[in-house]
Amino acid sequence: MSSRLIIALDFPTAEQALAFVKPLDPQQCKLKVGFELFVAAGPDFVRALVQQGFAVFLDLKFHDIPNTVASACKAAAQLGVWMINVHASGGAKMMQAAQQALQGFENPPKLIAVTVLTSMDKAQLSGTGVNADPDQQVLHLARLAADSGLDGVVCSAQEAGLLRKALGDDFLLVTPGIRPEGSDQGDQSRVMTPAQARDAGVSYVVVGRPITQAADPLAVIAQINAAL
Ligand SMILES: O=c1ccn([C@@H]2O[C@H](COP(=O)(O)O)[C@@H](O)[C@H]2O)c(=O)[nH]1
Repeated sequence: MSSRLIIALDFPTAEQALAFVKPLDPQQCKLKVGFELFVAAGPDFVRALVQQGFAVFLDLKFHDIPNTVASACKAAAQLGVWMINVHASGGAKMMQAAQQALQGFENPPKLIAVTVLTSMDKAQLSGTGVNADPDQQVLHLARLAADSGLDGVVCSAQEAGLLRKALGDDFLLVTPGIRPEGSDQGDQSRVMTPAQARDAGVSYVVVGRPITQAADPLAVIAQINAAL
């Protein structure tokens, strides 16, 4: 069975990212390319990872008017990536346009929506003018994403149980904010360990710094895979 671990390749250069990826096996993990690396290394770097056999989550979190997001999703899909995402707070019309833009592809990427960033707690969410508890806002946005035809959402593992009950077993729950026991929480607020995330019913965990900044990344990858 392929791994449920997605490693966030948050590196400043293609060289550093490639050196990190070199000892990895596509059966061990999927890879996530976000803003930092995409801006530095570009689409050719993403194509190279795909050619090496990695399932790539292109985490560019599109958030714009429907026409612009739809066009961006098409361009992303042309890279042959496994998964792409948009912000659910862009609204139903934007998500529907994104979903429709992928319909012509033989093997379209999974399309998921970011709900409430895992770095945000109730106070930060309230600072944006949303006075709901994070889990209720995540549920609201996840329902909107499901009704718009998306494959799943980005949420924290803390909301996974609630979303599984509400949206069923097939809806993808992709969860950053994963911290193995004893690792630094950093800027993440809504966190869980890999084992807690598994028990909560997540589909995939996203892990960056606890792996990329570890003295022995391969050992941490093996521990997380064993916990999943
Ligand atoms: O709500 C979100 C959405 C995306 N992310 C991304 O996941 C990784 C997490 O990295 P860590 O180093 O394990 O904190 C990072 O690329 C974020 O951009 C997220 O954390 N939360």
